Amino acid sequence: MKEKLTLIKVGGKIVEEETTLYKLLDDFAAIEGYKVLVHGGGRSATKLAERLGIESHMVNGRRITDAETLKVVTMVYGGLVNKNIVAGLQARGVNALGLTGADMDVIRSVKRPVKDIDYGFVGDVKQVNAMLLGDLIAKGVVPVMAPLTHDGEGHMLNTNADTIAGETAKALSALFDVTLVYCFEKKGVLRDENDDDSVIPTINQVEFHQLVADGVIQGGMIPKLENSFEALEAGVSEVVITLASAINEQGGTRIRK
Ligand SMILES: Nc1ncnc2c1ncn2[C@@H]1O[C@H](COP(=O)(O)OP(=O)(O)O)[C@@H](O)[C@H]1O
Ligand SMILES: CC(=O)N[C@@H](CCC(=O)OP(=O)(O)O)C(=O)O
Repeated sequence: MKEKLTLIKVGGKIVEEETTLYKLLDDFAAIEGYKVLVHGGGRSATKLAERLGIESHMVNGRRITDAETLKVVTMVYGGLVNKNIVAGLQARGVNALGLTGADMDVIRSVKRPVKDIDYGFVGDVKQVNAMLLGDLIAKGVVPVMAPLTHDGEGHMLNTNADTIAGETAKALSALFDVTLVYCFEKKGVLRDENDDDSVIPTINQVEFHQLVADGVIQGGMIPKLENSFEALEAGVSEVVITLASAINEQGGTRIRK
């Protein structure tokens, strides 16, 4: 039997506020057994870019990443956000190791081909080095992964954090019994985005397509759910979308095949 591993993905709204981030780190530190943290930071990158006079453009939940934007996201995700989280976890007795995809070649990607849209320096994940992560995890190291990958030819690439979480969960499912938890500022997938008590307890693929057609699920929630179904199909045991302050509780939305 494979051992359990919990992979938590935390989004930009939680990581940019000290109070919500620290609560998340407390809860993450309390998770028993093997674990991995994947963080976003989109909002922090947008704010710094603005201060530097660089406009941000998002298409289908993905950032159009030109050369200047790539510098900003590398500094923000690989630097400030990642290292603050690592230090915060070390202070809580968790032996965290901050990684971008370039570190130990942990996630290789290919620059997204230009079709209708040129996303610039955005990477589509080609390979996650599960063996390497598995060895670190078995030694008691807790990987903290930033949403950055590399192409193996010296270039960093920006990669959506939900995708990093989904792809890493998929790769680790060869070695562990993986639960993937997407946590953010709402109680789960909501029937009415303005009503926090309208959590949809479970969603399968048929229901998902209907909810998108009905306009209930929109924007950044669409790629989150697409990544969830892909992860389940690839052997991840469980996927949950829930409130960041409730990762150790039973609520939220459970995704079914
Ligand atoms: N039905 C829904 N329930 C909850 N959130 C939804 C729903 N439809 C769209 N959303 C939006 O999806 C967002 C989460 O996606 P995203 O911004 O990509 O999050 P993160 O930064 O955590 O990756 C929420 O902030 C919310 O505005
Ligand atoms: C290519 C792409 O879109 N990358 C994302 C990576 C950060 C991210 O996903 O952060 P959240 O989880 O906070 O949204 C971006 O730059 O916004």
